[in-house]
Amino acid sequence: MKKFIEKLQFITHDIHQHSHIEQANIACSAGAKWIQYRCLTKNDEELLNDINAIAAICDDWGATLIVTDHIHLNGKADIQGFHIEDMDADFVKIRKQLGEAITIGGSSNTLEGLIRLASEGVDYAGFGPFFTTTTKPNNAPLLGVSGYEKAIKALKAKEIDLPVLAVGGVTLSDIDPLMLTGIFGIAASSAINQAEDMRAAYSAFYDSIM
Ligand SMILES: Cc1ncc(COP(=O)(O)OP(=O)(O)O)c(N)n1
Ligand SMILES: Cc1ncsc1CCOP(=O)(O)O
Ligand SMILES: [Mg+2]
Repeated sequence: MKKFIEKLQFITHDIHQHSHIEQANIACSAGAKWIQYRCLTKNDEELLNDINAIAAICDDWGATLIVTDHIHLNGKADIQGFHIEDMDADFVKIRKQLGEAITIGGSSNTLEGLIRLASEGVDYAGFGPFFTTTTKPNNAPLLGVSGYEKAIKALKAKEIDLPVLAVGGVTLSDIDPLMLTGIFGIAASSAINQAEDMRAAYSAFYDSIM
């Protein structure tokens, strides 16, 4: 089942400036249509409190809510999909568990990983890191613009149709060169939620990508 995937995906994060709920609220009020709730520090009750509040915000604004990992919460709140960060996860098994209607995203640091994700039926892939990021320090080599060019060319040559989003350290000025590589879109967290004016930062990202 082909899913609607948004070109600009906002990822919430544990930061001191704004709670996850505030981040979702500000992003949605600035036009965000895709919120990935990424919280790896709370228990299930706390997660569901956040998720229910964010689901209501997403519902008001017509945004898709994706939760990072925590697939055991499927069915416990109005969640449209899950982004699985475990690159070795068995996505065939996860698809069987979650069903066709749930959007499933995966992450990869390599072209080979993207090919595997596509073969296991994920709906989109975050491919990174583009550049350094403090959101989740990563030892994988930085892809830079050329890393996306090479990967997209290789996927096209193999006729693999997978929405690939650049992720990790993407800032506003990176959007044009990244989109020119043929990627589907951008997933971003810190450049938006750590900006002095989050709403303006989200709008600038949106204007640049569309
Ligand atoms: C859309 C999207 N892409 C990537 C991630 C993070 O995935 P992760 O596996 O943590 O990436 P690495 O830092 O390990 O490269 C995400 N949450 N959402
Ligand atoms: C690469 C990555 N790893 C976990 S979330 C994420 C994306 C957010 O990165 P950034 O905050 O640099 O946009
Ligand atoms: Mg990972």
